[in-house]
Amino acid sequence: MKKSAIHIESISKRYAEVQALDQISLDVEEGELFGLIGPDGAGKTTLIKILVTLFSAEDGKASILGMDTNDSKASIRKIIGYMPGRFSLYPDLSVEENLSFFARAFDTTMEENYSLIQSIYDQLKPFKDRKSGALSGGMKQKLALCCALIHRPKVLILDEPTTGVDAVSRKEFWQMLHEIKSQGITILVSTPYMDEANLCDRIAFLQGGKILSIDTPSKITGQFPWQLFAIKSQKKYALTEWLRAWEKVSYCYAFGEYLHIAFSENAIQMNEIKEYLSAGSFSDAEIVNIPPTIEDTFIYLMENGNSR
Ligand SMILES: Nc1ncnc2c1ncn2[C@@H]1O[C@H](COP(=O)(O)OP(=O)(O)OP(=O)(O)O)[C@@H](O)[C@H]1O
Repeated sequence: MKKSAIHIESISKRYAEVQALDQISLDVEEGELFGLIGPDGAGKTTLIKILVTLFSAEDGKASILGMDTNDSKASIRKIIGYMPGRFSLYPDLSVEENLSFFARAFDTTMEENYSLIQSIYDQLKPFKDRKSGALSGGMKQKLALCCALIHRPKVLILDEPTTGVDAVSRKEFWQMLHEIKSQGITILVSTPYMDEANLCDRIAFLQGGKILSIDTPSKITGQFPWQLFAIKSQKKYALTEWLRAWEKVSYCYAFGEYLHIAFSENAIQMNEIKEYLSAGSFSDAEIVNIPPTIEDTFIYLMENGNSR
């Protein structure tokens, strides 16, 4: 078995009335790209702040490369790279000044670890004299990533790095994460975007401060227990109501222009579905059998209270 780079054991954290984290346990293996996936308010930022030693947990313990997050704060900060959710750079400093500042703060130089950031920094070079506050969203993320990597951390922890970033920049960002992983750096990344789960080696689904499931994306989707169908009709809203009224339907959610539906009886025949659609005057509806997506599985696990 591979060694744990991040070990989290029964961590809980409460803010007044809110139980932000409730007995969270997980391990991220060395060299892994691990995703913490969950909607807003799931507890991702709270867990990350405990790992990067900004918060303490009330119960439980966590360690990074064997160092306890309560007892070894200074040592942990030297070996992690942290990219917080909010833009964390100095907006009045240029791209280059920000990077040199972070390098100096970690007692290194831009040159020393340049090979690690080169492919990312090459894209920023044309703007190296621009104040970082005046960069586009995607460029700001790239600079923040370079700053988090400049001291060649062993573990990189990123809190929702792609939130609010356009689709092309998101895709590029994930390519960069895969390049960084290939250099042997362990990565923990949080995201509310379910589609990004497929880009991780393993993921943990977080909801309401609890873990719903931890596994590889393909094993996670394997937990969806029913045959799934995608249905499209011009009358999408009326169709949703009609299908939700059918007692055999155990799952019915909108995904773009499609409805994803599943039945409590797995042996349901296509003919029976078509007959029900005709009875509701939805003969125009197109219906196909599809594999479950990560989002389908998340909704299923959330509704069925399958927390670990
Ligand atoms: N300082 C705080 N005081 C009170 N409640 C808080 C505080 N910070 C977070 N919370 C609450 O704790 C829960 C978990 O928040 P957290 O920020 O960790 O979630 P998240 O998954 O990172 O979501 P988001 O992307 O919205 O930050 C939420 O219900 C949030 O409202």
